[in-house]
Amino acid sequence: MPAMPNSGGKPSQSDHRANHFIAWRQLILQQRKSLPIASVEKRLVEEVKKNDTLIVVGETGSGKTTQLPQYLNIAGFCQDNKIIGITQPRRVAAVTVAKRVAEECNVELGQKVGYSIRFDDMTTAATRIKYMTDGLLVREALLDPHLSKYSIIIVDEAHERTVHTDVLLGLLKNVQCARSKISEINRQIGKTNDEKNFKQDQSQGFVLKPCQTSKLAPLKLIIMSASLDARCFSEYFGGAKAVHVQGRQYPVDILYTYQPEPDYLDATLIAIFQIHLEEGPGDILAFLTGQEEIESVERLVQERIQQLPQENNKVTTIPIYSSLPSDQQMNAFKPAPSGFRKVILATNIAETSVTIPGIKYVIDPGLVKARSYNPVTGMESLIIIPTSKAQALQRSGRAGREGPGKCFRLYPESEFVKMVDSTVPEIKRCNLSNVVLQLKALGVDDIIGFDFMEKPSRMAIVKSLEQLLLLGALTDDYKLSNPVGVQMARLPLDPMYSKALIVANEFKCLEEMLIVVSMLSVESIFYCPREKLEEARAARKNFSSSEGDHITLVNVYRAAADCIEKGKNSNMKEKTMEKTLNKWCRENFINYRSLRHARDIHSQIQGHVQQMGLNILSCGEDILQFRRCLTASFFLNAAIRQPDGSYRAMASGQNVQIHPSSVLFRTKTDCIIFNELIRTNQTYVRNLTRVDPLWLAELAPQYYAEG
Ligand SMILES: Nc1ncnc2c1ncn2[C@@H]1O[C@H](COP(=O)(O)OP(=O)(O)OP(=O)(O)O)[C@@H](O)[C@H]1O
Repeated sequence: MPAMPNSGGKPSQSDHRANHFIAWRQLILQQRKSLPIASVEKRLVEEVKKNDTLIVVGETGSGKTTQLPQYLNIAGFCQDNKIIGITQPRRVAAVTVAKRVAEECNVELGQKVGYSIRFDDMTTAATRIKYMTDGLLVREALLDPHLSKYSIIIVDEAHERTVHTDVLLGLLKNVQCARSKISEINRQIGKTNDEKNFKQDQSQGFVLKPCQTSKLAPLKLIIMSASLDARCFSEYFGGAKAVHVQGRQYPVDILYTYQPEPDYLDATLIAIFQIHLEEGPGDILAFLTGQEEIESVERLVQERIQQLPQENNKVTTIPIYSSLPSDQQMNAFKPAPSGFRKVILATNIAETSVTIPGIKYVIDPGLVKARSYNPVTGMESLIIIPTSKAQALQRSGRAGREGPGKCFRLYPESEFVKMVDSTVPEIKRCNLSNVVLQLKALGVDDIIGFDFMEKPSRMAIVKSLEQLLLLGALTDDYKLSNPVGVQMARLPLDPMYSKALIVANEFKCLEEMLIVVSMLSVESIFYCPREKLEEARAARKNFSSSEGDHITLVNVYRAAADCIEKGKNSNMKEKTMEKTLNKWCRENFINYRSLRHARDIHSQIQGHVQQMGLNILSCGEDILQFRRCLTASFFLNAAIRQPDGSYRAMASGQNVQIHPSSVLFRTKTDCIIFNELIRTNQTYVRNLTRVDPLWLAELAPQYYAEG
């Protein structure tokens, strides 16, 4: 507790601080009380008490995510050291909401209120309200199948229907059912014991001890969103009750364009400057589809700001996308420097749950990059598609959280009317290998019979089972193999990458594969501005390997590591070293943010493989050995050159071209292994290495020998 103001005399500095603190606490209290959800606190708590599963629908910003867990905590749902868990589809939401709630509760983050996301756990034994990603809770279920620490699980933003949300919903349904049965059995045993004790008590006269009944209470589930089709969730949960929280905190004006915009990037740019020059104060949040787009718009905004007169050029741009390191993502949540307008360029990472302080204007071009999967070819790719109505609603909901806001939709209203209500669940449009592997590790053997809210196609499930079988993660009778399958399930990576690390251990080139997997896990390591194309190409030549992109990536990573090593040897401070690395990246046309992220991922996966007892050895100059290892790992992604110069992907039979960004573009090589498929007007492959076609049958006989 801060010191109270002293009586009489001039107020001291600590008095000022105390007054400031008290005013700030009062403000937070007032804000909380004014949220629409506050008026239905009692009713919500009663409904949770009465129902095992509850669906809560309420406008964006009405207070669901931040308030409901606090109400339930006060109502006693954390007794016996139980935890209220709230899942979010995205890491950034889990972190920022936990910070806010800790602030509201006036506790240190990680104590009563905490968060847990992959590779970052901010909880302690004292944590009672825990925000986390849905994927993390699925992983927790591997270790604690009954999720016994939790009294309530709230699945927030369920409308997003990410793969993890859908797997989690099925899993939670099973856990809820199992816990209800256990608690019923415990209750029965308890009753019998009570009767026995009572009889003994009467006959022998000793004191009745309270018997320990139902330690594992039934699990309460709450499914929550602003834009849920409550009916379908209710049906899935056996007619669960739905509660609607009415009202929103501040109005948001929605504005549409008269005509469709032919170039949405240009339209976004125009909208940013129009708002900046014509609207009142307030920060801007613009939604784009990916890192490359964000970076190019960021450059253009910065260029145009330079051309504005001095009184108008106080604009700062901040990018936020999922592969940006967490500390850099948090920059979006910091206030702009005094007198500056903040322009945040975001992917749909900032679409749900988050409150970004200062945002008054939202620009929504109405597009999103989404996964798309073709179960016939087994190929997954990313495509840009129109958002759903639910997404448009969420985006506009990012304004109007601290005051009235405006949302500029860069499409006509007639387009909005045509949008689908909600996005096709991701589980229906992605490769399911990871889902299947996780479910197998959770002991779910019958994947086709698993109670998904919406079943993925049988073909997609069968294809994933086949793929896992070929990767050696499953035995011939489709059980998780040991140790390979078990190890693969433990690694937080795509199964093909997990397997590559295990294979590389055998080929004694795990050091190189660890680098490759980390570099492939981030978007665009190379940075190629249009106006400096030649310079960028020349710089890339310093790292290029004639064998392909994988070794080129290893060369980049090692050159950056050398630069850091030199800094360390000359006793550079952390900050100076980062600056030096940033400069090195600029000189070499390497994307600094991506490289930093790759280095983070590298150190995290390194920890995992060390724990698994794998040996991080290097193949040194023996590049042939490494190429053979790539073949043994990514044999499902092999392509053979055709007489017309194109390539035929072996697994899918698809015709593909080498992407112009590859070091092997325009070279003639008989056979390649690739890691990425890109669909634009053509189908391209990216991140490839040349291999000997004879290695396929030798190193992947399970797939190629008989053909
Ligand atoms: N970090 C923050 N800083 C300032 N205000 C915040 C912050 N987080 C939340 N708030 C305030 O609390 C309100 C409720 O936020 P909350 O996330 O609980 O709403 P919600 O109903 O879950 O919204 P959504 O459906 O958009 O996730 C916000 O509108 C905002 O006024």
